[in-house]
Amino acid sequence: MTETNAGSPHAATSEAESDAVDHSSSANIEGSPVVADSDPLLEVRGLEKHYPITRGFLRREVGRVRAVDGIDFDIGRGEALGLVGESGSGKTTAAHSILRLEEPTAGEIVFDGESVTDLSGPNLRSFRRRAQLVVQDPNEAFNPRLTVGSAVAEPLSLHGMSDESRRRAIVEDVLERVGLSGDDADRYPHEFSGGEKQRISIARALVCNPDLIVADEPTSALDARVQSDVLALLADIRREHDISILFISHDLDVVRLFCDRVAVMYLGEIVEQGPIEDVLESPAHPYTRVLMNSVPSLDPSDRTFESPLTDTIPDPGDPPSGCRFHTRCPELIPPADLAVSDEEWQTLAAFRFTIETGELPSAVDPTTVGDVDAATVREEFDLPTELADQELNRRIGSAVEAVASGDVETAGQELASVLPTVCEQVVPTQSTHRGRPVNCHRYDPDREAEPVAWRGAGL
Ligand SMILES: Nc1ncnc2c1ncn2[C@@H]1O[C@H](COP(=O)(O)OP(=O)(O)OP(=O)(O)O)[C@@H](O)[C@H]1O
Repeated sequence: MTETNAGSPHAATSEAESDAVDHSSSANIEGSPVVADSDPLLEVRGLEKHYPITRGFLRREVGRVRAVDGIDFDIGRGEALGLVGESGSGKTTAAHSILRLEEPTAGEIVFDGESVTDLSGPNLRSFRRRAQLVVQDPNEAFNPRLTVGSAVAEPLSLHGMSDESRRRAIVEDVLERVGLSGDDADRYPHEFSGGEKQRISIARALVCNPDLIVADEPTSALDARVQSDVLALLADIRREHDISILFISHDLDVVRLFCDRVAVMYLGEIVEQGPIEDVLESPAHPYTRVLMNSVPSLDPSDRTFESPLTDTIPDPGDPPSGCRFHTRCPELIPPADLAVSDEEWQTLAAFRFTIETGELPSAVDPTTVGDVDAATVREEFDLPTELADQELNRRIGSAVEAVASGDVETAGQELASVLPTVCEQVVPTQSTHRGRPVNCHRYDPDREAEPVAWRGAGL
């Protein structure tokens, strides 16, 4: 990357221009980013974004996709916060709602001490200048008919800079700062590789001297070598200009390299957040451990975490009751009076929630294989042949028979009544684990549930 614009040629002439071009004003070239928890740049409180599900000619609302369902977090000045979660957890919707690219359903967004929730007109434009988005696929970010220079200059024009030669000087400067050449301004997007196009996206975000960049999976469309170049560029820019970054990713490994803190999202909610090293060293929420399990390189002490009970992610239009992760949670809390081992409980719970998804493994799906017998069902789900509790044994047996006969609904009802869990009945309130907020019944002092999988793992 080239040197920064210390001594940049930009000298503002109007208020709008001053806002747009004073690239050196917040630079912190030597220092590392300062996290100012007491005076965050961005505060997000109770943010919700629901999409109506409509039916019929009159488009009557019959439900809502709860894409973001009441999330809270702060980003300090110069801080990078990672927002992680599987596909569909609501990360992009959260980002767009924060930037007011989509109207939030509820909640408050405070930026640099001012609420932006109700901003409009020039005030909204000013906020958008200070908070920029870099999207995942740089191919989608550019009009193929516009030169790179015009694309990068667009935000300057939008924010009131009319002097063409000044715009050109700024564009050339910012292109050099992202490792390209000033002459690249005259070329077209298709002349650049994916990594270069992402640099141009970053240049366009930088041109208005933002305080916050929301980077939505900025490297996941790029090949591995280019990914690390683009990450290094973002890290340099952040350090040199003390820019805060909301870094969205499904990849905890990338977040570890880049972020100070992380918030973990599942089905529209944040289940855990904290300093990145603490969360990775001692992940509190079972969902965080499941995510870590999918990234072997993240586990410095070779701990192995468990897999989810099922891979089926529930529909955010009909999220599970209680804790939303309960249908997949390998740490599901058993009823106090159930006389089974930890291992038996997990197997039974996996059986129950796989049946509830309605997606039977093909080996026991009568529509695929015809006749199925009870032994095949037990084998497929690794079910114990004999449980100590006779009544439990009988009822599991009848659920197995129901599955074998293709009556998944009856099997599901039987399993739900014999294998209840507090996790499906009660929404967990926020607890604290090692000073970090976490939403899981395991940490509720009233329940005194012992963690299972990570027991003895020193977490
Ligand atoms: N305009 C929309 N109308 C209805 N549902 C939507 C809309 N946009 C997103 N959703 C739904 O909201 C949920 C969250 O989507 P979102 O794209 O925010 O998740 P994500 O975590 O960013 O996923 P990905 O990593 O795949 O981008 C998904 O179930 C998605 O289908």
